[in-house]
Amino acid sequence: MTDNNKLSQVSITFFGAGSMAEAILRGLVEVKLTEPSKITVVNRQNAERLRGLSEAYGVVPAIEDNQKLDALKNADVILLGMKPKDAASAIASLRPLLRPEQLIISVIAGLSIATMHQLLDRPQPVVRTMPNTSSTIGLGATGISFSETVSETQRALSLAIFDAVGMSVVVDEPLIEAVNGVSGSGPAYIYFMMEAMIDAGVQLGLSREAATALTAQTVRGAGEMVKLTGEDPSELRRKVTSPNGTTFAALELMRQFGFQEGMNKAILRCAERAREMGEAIRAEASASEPRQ
Ligand SMILES: NC(=O)C1=CN([C@@H]2O[C@H](COP(=O)(O)OP(=O)(O)OC[C@H]3O[C@@H](n4cnc5c(N)ncnc54)[C@H](O)[C@@H]3O)[C@@H](O)[C@H]2O)C=CC1
Ligand SMILES: O=C(O)[C@@H]1CCC=N1
Repeated sequence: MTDNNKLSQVSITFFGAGSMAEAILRGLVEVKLTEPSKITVVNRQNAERLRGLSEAYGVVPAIEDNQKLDALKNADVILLGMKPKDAASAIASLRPLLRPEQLIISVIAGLSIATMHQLLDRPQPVVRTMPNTSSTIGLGATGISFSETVSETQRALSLAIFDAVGMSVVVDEPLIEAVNGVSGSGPAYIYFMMEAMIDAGVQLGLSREAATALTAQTVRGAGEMVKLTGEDPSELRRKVTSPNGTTFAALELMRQFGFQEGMNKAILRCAERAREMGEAIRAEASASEPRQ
């Protein structure tokens, strides 16, 4: 990697160019911290997808096999963006290509640093992250942890990438599953709640358009209230809830239907599922190791 590690000068290859990769690269391009010509996208097969990303954001598609190899060999940073089930074979395929100083950033749920090192057969600098799709609009929330081999410069670079598309929190690696439970999968919980709010609004007679606009602004406003006032959400909730009023009546029903317990169990299960998926990749890595 170059000495002068400004994000704009760093070449990044997205190895696996699906939804999460698009969220990050779109964010990076739109905040203008990275030249699109410094970003290359690689997929296993889907060339049409790569051409689409190139047309939309100006990034470079690597379609032929030699273009893919060059993109992976020459990048300062390789961002692993494939599904967990495809990770073991994809990472093992990097083994003969990598230079020791190339930085690997993974967004793959459950995949541990130790398994990445096992698959690469060397202690490559590896950053394990858990971002979310709100990176698309610069409002992502990402948990980040580093292997011991990541240099100070590479740490700063990784933080710059994720801070460019939102905010990031550095955590010890075992806590990445907790980040997965809270914010990695979190947008889906909020969308699920919003779907229910919109449907109820429509049931009560609002147009779907009005119900959607009111719901989106309510979620946005509530999030900003927590961030900008610094008040605890429970305190902010109390301020909405007049004694024996309308909110009180609604929250009573939510309690009866086990809302808090349901959310709690769901988030714990999400983190547990990440660990299960990570264990499946580790087992695949061990099974495919050459016998001594
Ligand atoms: N979607 C989300 O909200 C989040 C996803 N993640 C993680 O991001 C990763 C990707 O998820 P999505 O973007 O949703 O999946 P996706 O299915 O949209 O994208 C995966 C991409 O990887 C490509 N791919 C598969 N095998 C490959 C290989 N051997 N070489 C090169 N490319 C290959 C596929 O063609 C596809 O374009 C997953 O591991 C997931 O755990 C992490 C945080 C949030
Ligand atoms: O559902 C998943 O497995 C991925 C990881 C976090 C969000 N989506």
